[in-house]
Amino acid sequence: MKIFLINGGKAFAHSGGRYNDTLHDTARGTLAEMGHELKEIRVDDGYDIDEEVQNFLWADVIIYQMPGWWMGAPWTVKKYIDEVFTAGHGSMYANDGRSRHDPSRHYGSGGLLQGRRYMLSLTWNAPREAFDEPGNFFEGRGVDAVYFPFHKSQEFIGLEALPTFLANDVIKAPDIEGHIAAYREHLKHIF
Ligand SMILES: Cc1cc2nc3c(=O)[nH]c(=O)nc-3n(C[C@H](O)[C@H](O)[C@H](O)COP(=O)(O)OP(=O)(O)OC[C@H]3O[C@@H](n4cnc5c(N)ncnc54)[C@H](O)[C@@H]3O)c2cc1C
Repeated sequence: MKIFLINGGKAFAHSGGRYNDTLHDTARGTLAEMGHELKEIRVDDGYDIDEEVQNFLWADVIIYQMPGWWMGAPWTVKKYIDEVFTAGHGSMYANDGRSRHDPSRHYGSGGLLQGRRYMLSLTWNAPREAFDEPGNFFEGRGVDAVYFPFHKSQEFIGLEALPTFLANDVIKAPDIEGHIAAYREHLKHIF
């Protein structure tokens, strides 16, 4: 399988970017061992927008590794998506999906990457129960509800979600060895 690894780690304020670099390396190592063909990019190191469009067209699966910043993706990853997806008009998506002649064609159905998939691997300081426990911060809605607009941006270009990997408590109680082991299991289970 052709897998494109996007590392959205960045050193900023109290984030060092190292947890994300380490999980990105874990994905590279694990998936290479399994015989997958890989391409990768570290967003914060810079990129060529047209090459990134080609990477999306090349891949069967895209993996986003990124920290939770203010309840979602870091601005660097949002900027990357704004730039790359916009340049992908005509190759990654045709249009917004609607048709004057066919009212059954809904908004968001114009993606051209059908049959391909993506996965989120996320690091958060928030503990697991903040996402999953009713009455806690995210009202029991779970991590994928927190990333609803992000998921929709991927669906817009035709991609289908794979199960999300979430590393919690990465500042207050970092357990990098435990998260590496859990992420390897997650990847082996999915791929
Ligand atoms: C602007 C901003 C907004 C934020 N918003 C939120 C938010 O809304 N919700 C939330 O929960 N969190 C939030 N955070 C926290 C953020 O999610 C974490 O800082 C981030 O996930 C940590 O990832 P990192 O790669 O930067 O880790 P790092 O800062 O590099 O590492 C975290 C800890 O793990 C240790 N570590 C990392 N890698 C290794 C390794 N290989 N071996 C041994 N130890 C290691 C580091 O020494 C450090 O103690 C925010 C942070 C910022 C900067």
